[in-house]
Formats: sequence, structure tokens, C-alpha cells
Amino acid sequence: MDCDGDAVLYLVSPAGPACHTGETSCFFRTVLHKPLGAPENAETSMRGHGPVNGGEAASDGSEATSDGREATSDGREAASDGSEATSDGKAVLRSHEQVDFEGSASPATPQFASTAEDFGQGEGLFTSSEVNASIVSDLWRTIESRYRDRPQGAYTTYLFEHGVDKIAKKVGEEAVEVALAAKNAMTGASGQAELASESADLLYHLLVLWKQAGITPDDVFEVLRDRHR
Ligand SMILES: N=c1c2ncn([C@@H]3O[C@H](COP(=O)(O)OP(=O)(O)OP(=O)(O)O)[C@@H](O)[C@H]3O)c2ncn1[C@@H]1O[C@H](COP(=O)(O)O)[C@@H](O)[C@H]1O
Repeated sequence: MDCDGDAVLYLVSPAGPACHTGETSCFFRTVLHKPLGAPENAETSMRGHGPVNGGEAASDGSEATSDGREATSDGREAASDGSEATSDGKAVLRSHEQVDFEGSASPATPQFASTAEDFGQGEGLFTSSEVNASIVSDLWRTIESRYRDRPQGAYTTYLFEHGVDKIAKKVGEEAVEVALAAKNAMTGASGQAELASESADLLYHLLVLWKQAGITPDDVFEVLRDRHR
């Protein structure tokens, strides 16, 4: 409850989509902040789909963007230059609002970015890695819900039901597969794709192991932060 007793904040776990876009929550975009020391008038970036400033629904059920442009039928939004956002349906939005970091902002026309270059990769501001890293927190939330709800048929439930020995064994197997894939990756692009895939398997099983053993990604990230020079 807040200081004057007129607002209560509940942390809930939705059973299904709570957002009109079909997302579990309305808060599915990631905002990347300007790094300390970056120049004045640096831009903020957002990841997600749907209108930036709460556009109104069009008659066909699609949504208009804040500047009146209409979303595509599959939920993606058209960019001002006619290009569309990412093919996985998660358009990448980039607000060109000028932010002075004293709290005031002057609105400008929102534009839509779909490539790493659009995010300023190479400019030292925002990288696609920072944007993509949000999948780890999404995956962690799913793993937590599997631990809590144990839906039948889910592979994560299967792992939790078999316990720490099974999960630790899977982590060991996946780690060996990563090591072998790394050897192949040295000889070409297909090996690199295999390494990326095996690494994803390892990361997933590692997150499941953390959950089973009672630690969180934050516990690990704090260790990394402490070590970082
Ligand atoms: N990221 C993953 C993920 N990565 C790998 N795997 C599974 O890990 C297994 C690895 O394959 P293996 O051949 O080594 O293992 P297996 O023979 O299938 O299983 P075992 O009998 O050896 O345990 C495969 O079944 C993969 O599907 C994953 N399973 C689930 N997720 C994510 O976890 C979330 C919840 O998934 P469910 O619990 O399945 O709903 C979703 O977001 C998924 O995308």
C-alpha cells in the first residue's frame, strides 16, 4: 500500500493473456536506458509490439499507431519508411523522443526500427544483445510458473518431477554437447548454428537447475557484477 493509503500494488501471476495484444502482461516491452556519460539528447529504445503511446483500435481489430498509422494484420506495425518490423511478430520500436534526463521530454515523431543497426549497434548506445537478453527473463518467468503450477505434458514439469539429479545430469550432457559443437563451429557456419542451438539447450537446463536448487539469475548476475572489472 502506498504512503497515503489510496493505492494497493498486487503482484499477480496471470493464468493467460492480460493484455489486449495477447501478451501475458501489458508490460512486455523493454526500455533501454541511456548509459551514464552518453551525450545529451540520447534516445530511449523500446522492444515489443503495439502502439507506442496507446493508439486506438481500428475497426478491423488491428491497432492504429500513435501517429495514426495502422498495424499490419498479424499485429506488426509498419515503419514510416514502409518497412515492417521483425518477422517474429515482435516489432522493435524506437522512440525518438528527446530526453533530457531531468524528467522533461519533448515529443517527436515515433519511428520503428527492425535491425541491430537501427538500435545503434556500433554507436555504443544500444546493442541487439541487450535487447535479446530480455528472453532470459521471459524464460525464467516461464520456468518459475512451471515450478509452481506443474502443468502436465510440459518438459520443464518433467524435469522438476525427476528432481535435481536428473536436471544436473542434463546440464552435464548439454555442456558436453556445447563443447563438441564448439569444435565444429571452428570449421564453418553450420557448426556455429549448432553451437548456438546447443548453448540455448544448456542455458535453459541451467536456469531449470537454478530454480530447482533455489537460486535465481540475480544471484548469479551479482557474482558476475562483483567480479567485473
Ligand atoms: N528453451 C527450452 C528448451 N531448450 C531445450 N529444451 C528441451 O530439452 C530437451 C533436450 O533434448 P535431449 O534430446 O537432450 O533430451 P530428451 O531426450 O528430449 O529428454 P531426456 O529424456 O533426455 O530428459 C528437448 O526435449 C528440448 O525440447 C527445452 N524445453 C523448453 N524450453 C523452453 O522452456 C519453456 C517451457 O517449456 P515447456 O516446459 O516445454 O512448456 C518454453 O519457453 C520453452 O521454449
